[in-house]
Amino acid sequence: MTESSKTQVFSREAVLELASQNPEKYFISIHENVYDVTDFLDEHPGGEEALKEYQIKDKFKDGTESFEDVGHSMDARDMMKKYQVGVLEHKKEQKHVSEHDRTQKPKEGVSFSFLVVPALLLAAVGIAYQLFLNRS
Ligand code: HEM
Repeated sequence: MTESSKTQVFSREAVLELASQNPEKYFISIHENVYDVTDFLDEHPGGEEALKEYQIKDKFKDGTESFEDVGHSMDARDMMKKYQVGVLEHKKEQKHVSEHDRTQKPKEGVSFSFLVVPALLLAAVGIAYQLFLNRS
């Protein structure tokens, strides 16, 4: 596996196409990376069924959650690099997405002021009440 093939960028559709052109192969996706685990099926300590369940065939599947639920070791994470054939397009766009998220931030400011305004009003009423009590 060459370094450049590890960084090949796939859209989800492209992974599905790759899978349909190579029906004998087992492609899975974890952490937005694409792996060809065909040669690893027999060796996987978690059994081949665990990997087969996430085979990308007729529809796109994401094995990240299950992979993390198992709590794979650093050895396992190192090992998987060997089977990586590319990254998902979306991964490259993450920077863009987070920029987009940042532009959404003012919304948080609005919800924050929803808390501050009633708190200030409550404080003002309290002070007015104290003044009223002091006068009488
Ligand atoms: C390329 C991807 C993967 C690699 C290289 C890999 C590698 C490994 C390795 C080395 C172990 C032994 C324990 C450890 O060192 O953490 C393991 C265990 C396990 N794996 Fe994976 N794994 C991969 C994907 C998955 C996926 C997608 C699942 C889906 C559920 C899975 C399920 C399991 C389970 C259930 C065990 C536990 C076996 C046990 O403790 O009896 N693995 N895997």
